[in-house]
Amino acid sequence: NVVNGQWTTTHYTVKDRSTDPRWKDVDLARESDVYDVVIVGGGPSGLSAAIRLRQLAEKAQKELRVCVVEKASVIGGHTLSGAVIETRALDELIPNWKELGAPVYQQVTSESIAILTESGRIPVPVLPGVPLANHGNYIVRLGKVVQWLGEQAEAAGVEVWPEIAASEVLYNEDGSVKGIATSDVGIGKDGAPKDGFARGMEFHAKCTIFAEGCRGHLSKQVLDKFDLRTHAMTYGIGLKELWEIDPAKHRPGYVEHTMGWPLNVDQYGGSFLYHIEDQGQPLVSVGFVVALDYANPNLNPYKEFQKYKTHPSISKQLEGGKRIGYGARALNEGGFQSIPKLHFPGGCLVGCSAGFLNVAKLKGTHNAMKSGMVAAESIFEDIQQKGEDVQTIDPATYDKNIRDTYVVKELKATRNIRPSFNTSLGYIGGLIYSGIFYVFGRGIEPWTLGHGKKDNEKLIPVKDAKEIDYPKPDGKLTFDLLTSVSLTGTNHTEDQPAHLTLKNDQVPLDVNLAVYGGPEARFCPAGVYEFVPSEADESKKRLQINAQNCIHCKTCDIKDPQQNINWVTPEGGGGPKYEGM
Ligand SMILES: Cc1cc2nc3c(=O)[nH]c(=O)nc-3n(C[C@H](O)[C@H](O)[C@H](O)COP(=O)(O)OP(=O)(O)OC[C@H]3O[C@@H](n4cnc5c(N)ncnc54)[C@H](O)[C@@H]3O)c2cc1C
Ligand code: SF4
Repeated sequence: NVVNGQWTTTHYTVKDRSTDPRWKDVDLARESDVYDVVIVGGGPSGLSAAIRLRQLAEKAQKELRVCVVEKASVIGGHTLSGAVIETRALDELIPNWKELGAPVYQQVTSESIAILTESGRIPVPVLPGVPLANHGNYIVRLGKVVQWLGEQAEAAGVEVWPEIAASEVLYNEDGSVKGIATSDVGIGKDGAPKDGFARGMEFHAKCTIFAEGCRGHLSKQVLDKFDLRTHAMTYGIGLKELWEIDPAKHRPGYVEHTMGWPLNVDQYGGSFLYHIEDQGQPLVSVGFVVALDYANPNLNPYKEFQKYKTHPSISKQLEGGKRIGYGARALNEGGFQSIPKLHFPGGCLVGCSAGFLNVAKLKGTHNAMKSGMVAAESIFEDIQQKGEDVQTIDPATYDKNIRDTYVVKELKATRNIRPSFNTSLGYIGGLIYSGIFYVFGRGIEPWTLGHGKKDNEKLIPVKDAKEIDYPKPDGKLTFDLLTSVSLTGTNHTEDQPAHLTLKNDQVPLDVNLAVYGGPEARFCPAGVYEFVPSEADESKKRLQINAQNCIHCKTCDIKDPQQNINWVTPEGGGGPKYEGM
């Protein structure tokens, strides 16, 4: 694992420690605790599942031990979203959310959709019923809503554990999921145990709910283990900034979405811009989504976002303001055709771990919450039917029941919108298709379009790709990457093995750099991957992985051409410290 004199991958998931002499006398026994239900991930889906389980137990006057483990240092600290939300799932879960002080108060008051050209703007009518119509919805800071949901979960009797990363799936002898183990702490960068080494803990359960959000690390493993995938999932990367703008320009409740410039006609993506007043602060959430099925390895999603802000119709809203937040996160774009089988012996997938985001609406929160609730109802019913001593629940009714709810129905209706953008007509073809088949037919056409190859298989060699020109940041409206990353509050204990693991340490040089020009140095929104001159031979390069900067967006795990990068959980508490993103 030494490439040009440098250690790259030292993580024990790649370098087996059972044969490593440095680990010879280290006690790897783990303490364990037993729950009825363990939930991995304290986002909207996981917390909704937890709250619903405790509500049902309370109503039936039954004991039910439920815990949520969350890798962020505080609940909501890793949440990054738009967000305009539909409150339908929240209304069902906590009908008196207004009285309980949910941070959901900015109703949408006006909206626009437009196609951007380099200096112009072509309005698209916001007809009632089009997926991006937002009348009746709320603009929120989702991190704050998640924090509030965490408080509601605790009040309902859920054991909520932030700063705990679930790093391993545990299996029973019969192959069913037994629970999870949390990450070890006190391992050095070279992969050896340090003085303060402490083994993780095991959490056993009748049922483990995987609610890790898009491209969950453990969810990925159970999808493979139980062969749950259907059609390949396709993804996007969403980058976002939070601005405090000039009060004179602020239009609380205004929502806008754009397509087109600066992206090419054949590149799916677009922007969102939401004006929200939060405790008197005139805020704007502005963000840009780039589909990860792009072909040109020179494309840089971060720089596309910065360029977008220079459009006259966008810059005029932000100029004179101050940027106060930055972050990025992958999102699911696969929709209906990519929904996997959702249950297996000992567990299930909910929320964006299952791919329930509706990309045509750019909304996943209501579906994430609802899927968590439906899973909870199925699990509780199973425990009641099989008796409290049951060892393992396989919540098959969840899979069946969710398909009768609005979650799957709305994904089905919009299923062809995203793939209709994949023809050579790009977004023009997509808009025509959506106009004919969605606006007038609501997806009743009998066919279902596919997404084609996986996102990582779509890059073309850099020698065949066009260069893309990006403007230099001005430090006022557009910023360099490291200044942006400094706003995320990201930190990881530096002396730990990189959690961006490489299956083969040579692939970044031999394939990624040689064939694709090193796309990871462009698609990572946090500057984690850098090709730097090798100390051993300055005429050569080596890959430097600045793992401490990672903001857990998961893009590298998705887009790396040979799937050589495997994102694994770092020590709990590491990663961004988003405030209300
Ligand atoms: C840029 C962007 C804009 C969006 N805009 C909107 C919008 O306007 N409206 C809308 O409704 N939706 C929007 N979404 C989608 C919405 O944010 C998601 O659908 C929603 O957050 C999904 O909830 P979830 O609970 O499934 O996953 P997440 O919100 O991703 O939560 C998962 C949680 O699990 C934790 N976790 C993951 N793995 C582990 C582990 N192994 N151990 C411990 N903890 C773990 C994570 O830290 C995280 O807190 C947007 C998404 C993005 C990226
Ligand atoms: S290293 Fe990967 S997961 Fe981390 S910020 Fe970069 S692309 Fe995202």
